Amino acid sequence: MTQAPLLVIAAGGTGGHMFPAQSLAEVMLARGWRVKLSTDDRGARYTGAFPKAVEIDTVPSATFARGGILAKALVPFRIAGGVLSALTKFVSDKPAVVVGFGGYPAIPAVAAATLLKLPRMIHEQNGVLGRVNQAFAKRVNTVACGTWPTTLPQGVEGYYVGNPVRGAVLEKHAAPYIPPGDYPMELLIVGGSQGARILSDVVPDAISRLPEHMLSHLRVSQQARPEDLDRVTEFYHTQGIQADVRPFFDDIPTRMSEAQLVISRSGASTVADISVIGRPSILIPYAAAAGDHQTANARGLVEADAAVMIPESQLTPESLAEQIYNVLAHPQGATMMAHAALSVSKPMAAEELAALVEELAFNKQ
Ligand SMILES: CC(=O)N[C@H]1[C@@H](OP(=O)(O)OP(=O)(O)OC[C@H]2O[C@@H](n3ccc(=O)[nH]c3=O)[C@H](O)[C@@H]2O)O[C@H](CO)[C@@H](O)[C@@H]1O
Repeated sequence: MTQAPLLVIAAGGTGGHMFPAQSLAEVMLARGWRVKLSTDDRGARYTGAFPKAVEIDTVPSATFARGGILAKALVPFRIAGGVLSALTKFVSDKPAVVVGFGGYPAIPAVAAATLLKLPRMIHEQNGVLGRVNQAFAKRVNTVACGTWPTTLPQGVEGYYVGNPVRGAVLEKHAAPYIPPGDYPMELLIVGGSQGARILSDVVPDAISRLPEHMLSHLRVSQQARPEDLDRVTEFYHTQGIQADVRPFFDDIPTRMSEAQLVISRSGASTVADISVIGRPSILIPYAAAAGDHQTANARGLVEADAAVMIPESQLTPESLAEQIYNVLAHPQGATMMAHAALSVSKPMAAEELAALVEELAFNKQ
């Protein structure tokens, strides 16, 4: 009996990097493939939600972005060790395709696939290539993009597949939108997988400036970093605003589908979730993101008139209150924003990515 082909997914890091990798793993298993995840020690801690059928290969990797002088001096040796370890594994495993999702934990597997000339591709979630994907873009067979347009090196052609979202998000694809009105309204505030302090600083104050008739109908779900939890909860309480404040919501797809408006960072997965579910949003890109990629991520929704973008430099309680009011006071406009978000969504991203993987495995070898 011939064995099912093996896909090696090289990824690491937190939610934004791991969710798309996880979606691809789920789809490839459903298509009868075997799947291994190649990551480093740190990445291995975030693999809890991966299907149990995915074997985890831990290989050493390292980054120059963290650690002291000694740790930095050891980076090339750790990476070389990781590449050697991935090479050894690949010689016996013979993967049909290797897909890198960016980030330094992806380096050993993608480098080993390059050295062995295995069919290989990268998927970039953001509108600007990350450093690791930048280094490999010209050395892989295919560059798949989660955001469009994505700035690519000269001569490199990208395939726009979108960012795969979790199954729970897909279940809420195009969930009917109830426009804002004189009944309970939900406001969802998310700051990416780690939360964002600036949203705790500005959003509660902005909401408290809305007119009383609007406030009395509002229910807020706000993600706040653990250290901000008490002050945000306390603020809403003293203002008499109904609010559920937590460091992480496990039921974002449900909350987002019930929201009249989402206020958020523009991390790649959050933007994909908002588009696939189809909700109006106010996006505040993380200004310090590498290459300003969160501004690039927000562009698709903003240009489709599905979202309003407020740069951090212009974010004040007053400017935000005005934008929140504009959406909640105009049900028709809000509904158009929700539809516009859907119009730029890529609900089949994982399937499109899977199709590229199979094309590489079966047509180009
Ligand atoms: C601060 C930072 O550098 N963030 C980067 C990180 O994203 P980061 O992981 O911060 O954020 P993303 O928006 O990409 O993903 C967050 C995911 O977590 C979910 N969620 C969030 C909050 C919550 O309470 N519950 C929950 O389930 C969101 O719905 C989303 O699906 O990697 C992304 C992909 O390279 C980049 O685009 C981001 O710029």
